[in-house]
Amino acid sequence: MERIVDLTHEIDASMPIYPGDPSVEIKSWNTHEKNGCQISKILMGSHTGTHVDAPWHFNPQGASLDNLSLSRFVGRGTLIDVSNKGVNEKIDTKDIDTYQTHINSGEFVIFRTGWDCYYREKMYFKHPSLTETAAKMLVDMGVTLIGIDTLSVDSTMDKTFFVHSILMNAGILIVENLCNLKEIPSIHGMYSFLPLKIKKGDGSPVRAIFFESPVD
Ligand SMILES: Nc1ccccc1C(=O)C[C@H](N)C(=O)O
Repeated sequence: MERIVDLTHEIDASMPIYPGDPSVEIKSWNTHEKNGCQISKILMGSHTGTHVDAPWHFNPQGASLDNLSLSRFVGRGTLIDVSNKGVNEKIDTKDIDTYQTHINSGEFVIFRTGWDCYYREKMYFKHPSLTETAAKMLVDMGVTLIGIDTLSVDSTMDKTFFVHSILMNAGILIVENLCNLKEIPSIHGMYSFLPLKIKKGDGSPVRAIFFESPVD
């Protein structure tokens, strides 16, 4: 049996919100007492919590979620440990260099900063982020999805979106607000980030998971 590692933050009303996005509201619509069954009304932005960005998020010509094959969200990836990075620090090409032999064209790259430990603190917004040259390097390597355990691949302090644009112009998917990456036992392995099938979707919450293969 394969063990599944859950890389997803819980969805609730107190989760961190990207500046300017709607806050999360979860209300009972029907209740057991009044209606004989429980139904909730959920209001949240499409880029809140553990979620995937479709290229259409920043690229007007980019694909929306309903136009992407499911095979784009499930696949093998390389986990890059950048947990040495501090406040607002940059993840650059030299951080990727040492993993070159593991990274294959057509696969995913996942960055572990360890910033998920600040999820409910102000510090969460001062996260490490990629440089434009690192983003271009990943494009050149033929990577198809970038994951990270921070609020964004770009700096949230700078309010620029160069990394988003570089990746999305190359059709690369982005998964943000991952967690628990320290539980992943191998540099290379199988991930799944399936989104909801939202018509013209620019992004969607995902249940992010890693499949741990048995040793024997
Ligand atoms: N909500 C936004 C509003 C304006 C500009 C960017 C965002 C983002 O969501 C960026 C985020 N890091 C993302 O790609 O999902």
